[in-house]
Amino acid sequence: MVKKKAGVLGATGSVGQRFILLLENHPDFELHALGASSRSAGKAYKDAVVWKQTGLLPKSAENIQVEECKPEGRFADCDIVFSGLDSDYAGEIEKNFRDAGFAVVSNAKNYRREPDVPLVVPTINPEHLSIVEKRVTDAKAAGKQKPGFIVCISNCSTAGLVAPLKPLVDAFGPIELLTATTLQAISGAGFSPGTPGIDILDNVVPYISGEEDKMEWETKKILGKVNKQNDGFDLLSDDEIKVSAQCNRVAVSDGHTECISLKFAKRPPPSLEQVKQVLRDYECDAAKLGCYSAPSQTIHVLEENDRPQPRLDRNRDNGYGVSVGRIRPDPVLDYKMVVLSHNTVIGAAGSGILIAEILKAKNVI
Ligand SMILES: NC(=O)C1=CN([C@@H]2O[C@H](COP(=O)(O)OP(=O)(O)OC[C@H]3O[C@@H](n4cnc5c(N)ncnc54)[C@H](OP(=O)(O)O)[C@@H]3O)[C@@H](O)[C@H]2O)C=CC1
Ligand SMILES: N[C@@H](CC(=O)OP(=O)(O)O)C(=O)O
Repeated sequence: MVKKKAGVLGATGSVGQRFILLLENHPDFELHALGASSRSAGKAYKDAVVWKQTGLLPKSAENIQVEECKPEGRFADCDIVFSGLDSDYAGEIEKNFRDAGFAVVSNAKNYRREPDVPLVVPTINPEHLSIVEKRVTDAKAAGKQKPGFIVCISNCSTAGLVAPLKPLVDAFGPIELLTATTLQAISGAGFSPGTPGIDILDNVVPYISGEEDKMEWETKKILGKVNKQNDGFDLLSDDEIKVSAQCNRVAVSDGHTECISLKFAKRPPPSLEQVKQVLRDYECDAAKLGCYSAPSQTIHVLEENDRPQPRLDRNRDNGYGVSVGRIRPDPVLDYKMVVLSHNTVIGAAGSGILIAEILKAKNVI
């Protein structure tokens, strides 16, 4: 089978490097173009990047010449463009690619709140992709060129948060109240400049700019529904769910931990065993579609008292699975639990790849 050509914007960064690792030997996509700032453009990737992953830099990427982030050069041949761009620059660059007819899957925050841009965690709300599927199908039927589009991946902490929420809401109805306290890995802060060691060693930093607002807002879009016209989304209202997030940076390399408590609208609430069973039984649509990167177990329910832990549990299902442990009654709300998700896999680049696999399976790209 001919592989689709993939480009990576922001290829030298934390998310960009993860894209390159995940695209190595991928059955559907081959890495074709790499873009970064003018500081990196013109260099072979191995000379432009400061590689910080525990997996080795793939040989196939070493000598690709990094380009400026423009829809020309090697990017012109790409079927899909993944973006791990700094959000200060992502807005204009991603728009240029979309306007030039490219399918763009972005990790940046810039377009997440646009009414016609899907905000997708592929194991949780892939049905939100139907609005781009419709646009592409309508254009084909009218004999027009494929339109460009942007699909956004959620904030990395939001991705972990919504994983247990979606199956619970599907099974037991709305969650009225939700609190989340995060312990976020330093890879989430990116590499340019990144979190200085002196700030994080022997320390916890109780502030991550913009993060709490993103978790509180994005949850309402992801748990919302595609509208009747299939051209936008009906977000959950504040009356349907109240979310309160507190975000902290901790000295962990990869993997965001979140301590969450929730209250169902339904009275009496489901039993503890029902809650656990629904999480265990949840199978994502990407797995049903046979997507290569889909986790075999979307949510891993752990019973040990001291799990999940980032170092031990972040790579479950290659980082595409989310771990949920310590599920227990909450004396204030109904239940509390600890969620762990890999911030650069299911929280970023991995989600991008899985979204692309779904789009390919549905002939959108
Ligand atoms: N890290 C994470 O866990 C997550 C990150 N995100 C989002 O993904 C995006 C990337 O984050 P992250 O990888 O952490 O960031 P990094 O700081 O590690 O990487 C930023 C990338 O953007 C490139 N860049 C910077 N300036 C320009 C420019 N003027 N033109 C073109 N490219 C430029 C850099 O290239 P160069 O090396 O040449 O400077 C680099 O490749 C951000 O928008 C972030 O908010 C989303 C979810 C999770
Ligand atoms: N802010 C997240 C990573 C990130 O960049 O998120 P966003 O894509 O929403 O800006 C973290 O610090 O872990």
